[in-house]
Amino acid sequence: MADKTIKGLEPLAQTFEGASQLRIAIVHARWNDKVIKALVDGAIAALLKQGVKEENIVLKTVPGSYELPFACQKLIAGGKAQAANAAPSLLGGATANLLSLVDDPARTGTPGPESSSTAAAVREFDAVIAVGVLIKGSTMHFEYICDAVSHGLMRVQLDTGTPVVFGVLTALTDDQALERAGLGRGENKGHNHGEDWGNAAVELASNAAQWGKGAI
Ligand SMILES: Nc1c(NC[C@H](O)[C@H](O)[C@H](O)CO)[nH]c(=O)[nH]c1=O
Ligand SMILES: CC(=O)[C@@H](O)COP(=O)(O)O
Repeated sequence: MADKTIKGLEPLAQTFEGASQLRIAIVHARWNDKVIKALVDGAIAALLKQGVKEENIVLKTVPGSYELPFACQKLIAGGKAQAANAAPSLLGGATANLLSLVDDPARTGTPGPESSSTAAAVREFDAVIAVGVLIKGSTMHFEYICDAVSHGLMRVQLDTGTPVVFGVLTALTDDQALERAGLGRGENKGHNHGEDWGNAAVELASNAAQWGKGAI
């Protein structure tokens, strides 16, 4: 029988050797929080599975998706500033271990990424995952935010040279959103796209580091 669909992402067989050195930020909106939480947990699980260290995952929140591009831009700039301030000669370079300077007190229940008491790598972010859940309402608000956020996040990654993963669901119904977080209410729970975003962050961060220095 023919496959029901040809859609889907072909997973890479390869693992990324340098994953344990990567520093990844996840910035998530708090609108539609049930779905957000599942997506963020999925992204974190994938990062850990790829070998990213818990203490090198930074979690931040913003109110809504509209705030994501601005927050990503500021975090990327802040990460570069932290790395530059980490006095390379005394502390062993931009990957020196120092007490982490950032944390996310708003979030609980996720397996311990970066608290202020763990030693985390102070280096610029290798990738940022922007997570939001937009669900169509009755006005044009949805269309404006979807358009602004998608273009904004693309601009941030091209302007900064740091990969920004588009972890934003643009759903027409609650069920569409739930199914894309593995929380479907029907027989099919759906697939948690957060996992794909974690994997995309590691792939992009690893390849960008290599390609950027001419190792192609
Ligand atoms: N309706 C949704 C929003 N709306 C809020 C905006 O993103 C923004 O925070 C506000 O306009 C202030 O600038 N955000 C979502 O992430 N998801 C929604 O469904
Ligand atoms: C995504 C939105 O902007 C949204 O859910 C707003 O709903 P409404 O258009 O009914 O105000």
